[in-house]
Amino acid sequence: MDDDDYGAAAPAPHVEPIPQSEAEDAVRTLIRWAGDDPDREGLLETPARVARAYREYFRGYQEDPGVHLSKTFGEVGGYDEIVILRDIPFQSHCEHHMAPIIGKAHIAYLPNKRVVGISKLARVLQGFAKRMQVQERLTAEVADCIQKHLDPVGVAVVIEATHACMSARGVMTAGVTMTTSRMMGVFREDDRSRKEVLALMGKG
Ligand SMILES: Nc1nc2c(ncn2[C@@H]2O[C@H](COP(=O)(O)OP(=O)(O)OP(=O)(O)O)[C@@H](O)[C@H]2O)c(=O)[nH]1
Ligand SMILES: [Zn+2]
Repeated sequence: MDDDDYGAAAPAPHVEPIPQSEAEDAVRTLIRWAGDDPDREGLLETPARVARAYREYFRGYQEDPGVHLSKTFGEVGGYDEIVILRDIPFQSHCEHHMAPIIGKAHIAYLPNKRVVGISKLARVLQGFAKRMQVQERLTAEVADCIQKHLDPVGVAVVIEATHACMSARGVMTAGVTMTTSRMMGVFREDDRSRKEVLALMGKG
């Protein structure tokens, strides 16, 4: 895998109209494969529950996160400093093991005359998080989406997360935090602006 694979945009969401019964059959197969009996009482409803849970985990495929940034506000009294949301919690799933990625994101931008409702930044994050991800691409997608829709002077996204595929399986190493960042515009080009935004994020 070369470096670009992590930074590249994910393919356009493509939700195939697969009936839930097919997903439930797949879960039944997994249960049998794991060594248990999907027909025993305690597991009877499990395939339907798992299918519903997957719909939740991956609901980001059903939306275009950019739509949340279509409404902006211009009457902000000439405000021209950094806007930052710190410690936004999120849950995602790694695309390698479909194991949970649990973390928090810090999202900042320097507005270009117009601002967006702050909840919308969290909605953009959730829209991309509720897909199969690698943390690098999640970080890049959130930043790119804000850049594309708001055309701000700068965007900075920092994500800190733990990966259950490292803690609950495989290398079995708990307590590790992965940090990724994407700086665009003035935060990429100007050292002082970059330092300022990182300080505001508590990372300076
Ligand atoms: N860079 C990056 N790696 C990730 C992320 N999520 C999971 N991984 C890693 O993806 C890698 C997949 O490696 P593979 O060797 O193909 O899979 P594996 O045999 O299950 O690897 P192990 O986890 O080492 O057992 C592992 O090293 C994971 O830790 C992520 O968001 N970013
Ligand atoms: Zn993984």
